[in-house]
Amino acid sequence: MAKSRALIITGNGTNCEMEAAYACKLGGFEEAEIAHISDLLAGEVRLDNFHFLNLTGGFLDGDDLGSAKAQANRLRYARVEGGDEHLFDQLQRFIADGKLVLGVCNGFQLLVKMGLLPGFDDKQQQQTATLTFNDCGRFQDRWVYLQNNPDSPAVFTRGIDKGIYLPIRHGEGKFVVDSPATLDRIESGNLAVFKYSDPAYTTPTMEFPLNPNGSVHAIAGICNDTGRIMGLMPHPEAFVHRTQHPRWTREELPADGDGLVLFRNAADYVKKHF
Ligand SMILES: NC(=O)CC[C@H](N)C(=O)O
Repeated sequence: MAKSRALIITGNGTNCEMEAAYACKLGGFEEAEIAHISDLLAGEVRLDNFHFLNLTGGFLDGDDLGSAKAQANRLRYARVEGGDEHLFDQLQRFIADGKLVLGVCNGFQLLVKMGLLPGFDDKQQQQTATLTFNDCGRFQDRWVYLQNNPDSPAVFTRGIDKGIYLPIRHGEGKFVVDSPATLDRIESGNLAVFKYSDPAYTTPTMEFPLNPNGSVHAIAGICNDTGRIMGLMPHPEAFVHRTQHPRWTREELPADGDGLVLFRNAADYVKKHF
């Protein structure tokens, strides 16, 4: 088997690449490389050499034009130097090869604005949803309870029982869709992987601050219908160890943080399939 290799894209305002790379290693990837977007556009780093693409959180292009919008256009339309290929061609090949993509926060916004999420029939390319300003009108920096959908096809969430607890930090986290039909397809395909919920993970909620942004159907994260592309607003890479929990000195907690399972599942999947 080839070495399991994760790629974390940085540049233009991302700020979670080191944590994401650390989470990939801790989850079991043999290599986790942080590469600048310019190196991909220069053709010096190629997606083909990796199995797991991480699009991390941050403030791409300063959130100008709406979070991640400029980078979405860059990734869709920019040509890789020294050839005929667009970066998006590489990305589509990466997806067609059965590899994994995880977008966290700004990375989730990027996947949605590129039209890769929600992804139906494995080939969705038109943007059918967005992540817009939180209903409360303010940046939210808090921890949230996420109810897991056990019937979702997401490869990242296998083995999660009722839900997980993760931090969020965003101003544009409200998930909205273009039509009731899109929402129907998300719900009927069990693509809404995580929903903001009560602390017991029993009921999705629209109530602030449990639902920090007013997302439709309390959606916090979705996947495509193969389960290999997933995006979520909360940060799994920011809770991989118990000492990252806000009450770790006062509560009995397991050694692993709730977010680690996503990276572990990704590493297991890659080791099994490549
Ligand atoms: N933490 C993040 O990735 C933030 C995403 C985006 N800049 C927002 O504020 O919504």
